[in-house]
Amino acid sequence: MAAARINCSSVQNSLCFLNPLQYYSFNSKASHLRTHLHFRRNFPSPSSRRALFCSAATTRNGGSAEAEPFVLTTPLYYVNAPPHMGSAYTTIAADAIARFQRLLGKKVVFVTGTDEHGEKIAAAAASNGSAPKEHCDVISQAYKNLWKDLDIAYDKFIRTTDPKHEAIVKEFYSRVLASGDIYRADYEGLYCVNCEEYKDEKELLDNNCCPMHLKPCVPRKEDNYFFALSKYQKLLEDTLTQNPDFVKPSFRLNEVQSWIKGGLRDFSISRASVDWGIPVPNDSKQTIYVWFDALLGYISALSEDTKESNLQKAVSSGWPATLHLIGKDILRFHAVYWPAMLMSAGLGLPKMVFGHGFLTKDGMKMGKSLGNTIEPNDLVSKFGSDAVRYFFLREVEFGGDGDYSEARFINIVNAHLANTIGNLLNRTLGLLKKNCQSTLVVDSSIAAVGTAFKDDVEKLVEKARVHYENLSLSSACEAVLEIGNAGNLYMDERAPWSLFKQGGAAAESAAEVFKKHTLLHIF
Ligand SMILES: Nc1ncnc2c1ncn2[C@@H]1O[C@H](COP(=O)(O)OP(=O)(O)OP(=O)(O)O)[C@@H](O)[C@H]1O
Ligand SMILES: [Zn+2]
Repeated sequence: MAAARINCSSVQNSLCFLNPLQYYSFNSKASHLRTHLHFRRNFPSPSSRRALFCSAATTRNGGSAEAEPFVLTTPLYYVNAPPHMGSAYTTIAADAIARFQRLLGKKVVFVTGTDEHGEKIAAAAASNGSAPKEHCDVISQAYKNLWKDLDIAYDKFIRTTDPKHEAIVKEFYSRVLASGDIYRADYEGLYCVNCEEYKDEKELLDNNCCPMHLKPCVPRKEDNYFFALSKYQKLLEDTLTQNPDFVKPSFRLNEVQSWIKGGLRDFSISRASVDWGIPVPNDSKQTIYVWFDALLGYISALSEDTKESNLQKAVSSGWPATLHLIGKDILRFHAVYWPAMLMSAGLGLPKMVFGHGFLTKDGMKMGKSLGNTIEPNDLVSKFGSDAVRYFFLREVEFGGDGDYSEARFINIVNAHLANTIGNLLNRTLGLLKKNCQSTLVVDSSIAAVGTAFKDDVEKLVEKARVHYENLSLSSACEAVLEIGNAGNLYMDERAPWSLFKQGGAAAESAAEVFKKHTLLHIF
């Protein structure tokens, strides 16, 4: 008879939005939360962890959950300033999705990194008296440190100043040139340095201010290399019609389609006035436009760190990506410019671009340029990473905007993590620790026995799975919370603690409560 040994630390496995080691206690007197339990680091085997989600995954992939890697990217964050809660938001969401896909048994390649070239970086470095690369090293490290504090388990961290990236950008540029899609011309327009983008006058506020950065755009005239985006108008239109899942949520697809319908203009992909960038092949007087360079980081991240890295090798290591997770501010670059660039270079398109909303402060996008940011480090050191991860995923409907309030943060985390999930884990694990040497042998034949509680929870697990798959992260959190509520109710009804107290046959039957209904197995 096969038996699975399950120990206390296995219970966290379906809580993809939490890190593996922290559970919360509710402290009604204290104005903050505190982490109070740490469990052993011996996690169950990957196969037992996957058991619950795996059957669905295998069915969908025609029997092979491992077939295709799930390649997931965050934006490569611009190192003009250290990370803030907005940068953390995308990365936390990506980490929860990556964990969920790993639970399904997929090979996941989770890519993040930093975008390090361009005028704004050179200016930021100059203003603090450093050389650009020195500045980038410091800020890039700040991102890595924050990801560590937030328990972000990425697989690849690409810096656009990495030599392998530069080689791949030049090769890509040459391919696009060979396709006849690059030409030289004069350009005159209004430029937002913070967006690193020429703007149409009609999208600007009074005084030619950028609506996102509230700073006036400056007139610029340059002799640049251009990418023939307009050539791809029809192809992009057809691609979006045939693959409506390419842009999510669907209301953003409408936005992208209307941009394209409005007419695509070629865009300049080099800068004569910017030294801090990758030189244009065969023209050392110009550097490659930061966006043309940065988007390629998603591909160069996939290549090994060897001198022989090249575009083809990188592409064969997992391209095209399954999912680009981005904020809506950079949707145009990812859903219009990027696919056209890839088509021009003869490379496959990512399967999906998901543009989530903004964390706002007083209704404005929180951002480095406006300086209206919340410090994730402060939140993590005050409340712990689980609380931060959970709150933002649960509170903001993924895709829409959301405001931060500390009072709401404390209420939500106390009610959901401490009072519901933490309480359930505390009670269950406390009883196990006290009465079962922290270990329970769950017989798989018993685990298969149907009970109303187990059936209910399995339905909720399936609900959570569907929400995770659809990237409805707030609803996934809600489904997991429902499992917590059902578990607490079940414990209240059965009160195994009083049976354990009675000892003898009663205690035996309490142990059966755990075995038969396999709460731990379900988690
Ligand atoms: N307020 C925010 N809400 C949600 N995501 C954000 C927010 N700010 C930044 N991000 C994430 O970071 C990406 C932009 O990265 P970037 O490094 O340009 O940061 P930024 O703070 O928006 O910079 P800036 O303020 O200079 O425009 C967004 O696409 C999104 O993924
Ligand atoms: Zn701007």
